[in-house]
Amino acid sequence: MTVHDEVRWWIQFGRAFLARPAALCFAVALAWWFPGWLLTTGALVLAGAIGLRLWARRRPASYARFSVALAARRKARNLVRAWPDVCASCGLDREGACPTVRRRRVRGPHVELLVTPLLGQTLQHFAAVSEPLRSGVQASRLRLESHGPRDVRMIFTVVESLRATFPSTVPDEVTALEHATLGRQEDGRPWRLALGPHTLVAGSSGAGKGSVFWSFAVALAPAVRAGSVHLHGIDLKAGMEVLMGRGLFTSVATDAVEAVALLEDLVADMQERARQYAGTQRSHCATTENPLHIVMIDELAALTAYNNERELQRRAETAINLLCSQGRAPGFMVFACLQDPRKEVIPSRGLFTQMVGLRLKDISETTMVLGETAALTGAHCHRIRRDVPGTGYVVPEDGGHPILVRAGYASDELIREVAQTYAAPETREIDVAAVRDSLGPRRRPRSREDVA
Ligand SMILES: Nc1ncnc2c1ncn2[C@@H]1O[C@H](COP(=O)(O)OP(=O)(O)OP(=O)(O)O)[C@@H](O)[C@H]1O
Repeated sequence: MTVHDEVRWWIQFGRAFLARPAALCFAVALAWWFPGWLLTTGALVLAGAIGLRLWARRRPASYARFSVALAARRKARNLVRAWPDVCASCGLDREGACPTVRRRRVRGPHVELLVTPLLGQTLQHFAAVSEPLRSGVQASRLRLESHGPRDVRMIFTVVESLRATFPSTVPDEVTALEHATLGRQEDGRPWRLALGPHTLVAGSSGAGKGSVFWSFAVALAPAVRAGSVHLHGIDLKAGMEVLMGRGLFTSVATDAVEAVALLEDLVADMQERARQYAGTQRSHCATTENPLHIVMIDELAALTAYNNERELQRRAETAINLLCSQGRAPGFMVFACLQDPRKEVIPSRGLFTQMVGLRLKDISETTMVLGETAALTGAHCHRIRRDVPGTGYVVPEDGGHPILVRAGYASDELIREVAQTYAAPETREIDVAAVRDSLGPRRRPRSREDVA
């Protein structure tokens, strides 16, 4: 945390304290009753502030949950107070009566109102004025659902809980390889990405794909060092991104020939393992003898669409399709980042079963990545602001409503340090000879040795 962040935190804390009448009354009461009031009050305020600060530093996730819940409760009270005026300004009132708030519930950064509409009003009446309703109560998002035959449930997001940057973290030990913790959800809980499903991270330039990529690698660092996870990096920008944390990767491909050789090698390994498992085992459990192989691709389109050597493009695509369609059971996973999610750029988009939608250009891109239902039920990737990179939407595994998440920030220093401390125990050379020979001399791209 920089000095600037620190000062800003104390200013915010001071403002929050002064804005709470209960806290002020408490301080005044103490000052009134206790002898030596100045000292006592000062000491208590200081102790409280230090306690909060320590809590925020030591347990940032639980502190974030607490402060979000506190802010949401305050906003919920204001929201209910302002409800009749908001209804009137949105045309939802009639003869002085407005839809009745039957229940108010605060859940993380959301305030949920269960409302009984006036006779003749339906969910559509509320949907038609959802934007004025949202801005009227100063919420950043509003989701509407019908509840029973008549009532409407309104879920307002009243606190922007993911604005502050936080670092990516390495888990203390090798955990069960079911999830990787990449950052936080907007309710303050950890954002866990399932291991197994093939993952596609889509986001415009500067959306923060790098932080999702590295938070994922960093979250697996202890398993990499233990040898139960092998990461294979593909970065056709000459390795600019992946080579920063070279130590974490068992193999790294930085040009198209290497990428195809690596992918085809992994397909062969996958098929060999599937043959071994045939008739005896239907799912994979990662061990050092049989590690989970994860192919991490920095920009998928560079491999499948922007390559001017068609044969390499076709072979890369075939290998990725094979890994995505058959890899899960024998323990092979693809984790790819992508700027442009159109079908002509990534024809096999449907084979990726876990999507992360960061900031995207428009609603059509959001629909391409997360699906129409998610776009209609609150995944607004196209509305994510530029100043919160690493923020995006995911659809939970159980298929519930989309959740806003933010990845931790992995600085260059952190990546280098983690790559050094948790280096993979073995590396694998990529044998490009077969791929180069199969291309023939005319179509063979120049290798680095040729260039030299
Ligand atoms: N989670 C994060 N928290 C804070 N800052 C972040 C986070 N993720 C990324 N950034 C910052 O945002 C900027 C853009 O991030 P990044 O390079 O990862 O985007 P990108 O989607 O990979 O862009 P491109 O596709 O152009 O490479 C960088 O300056 C980075 O430091």
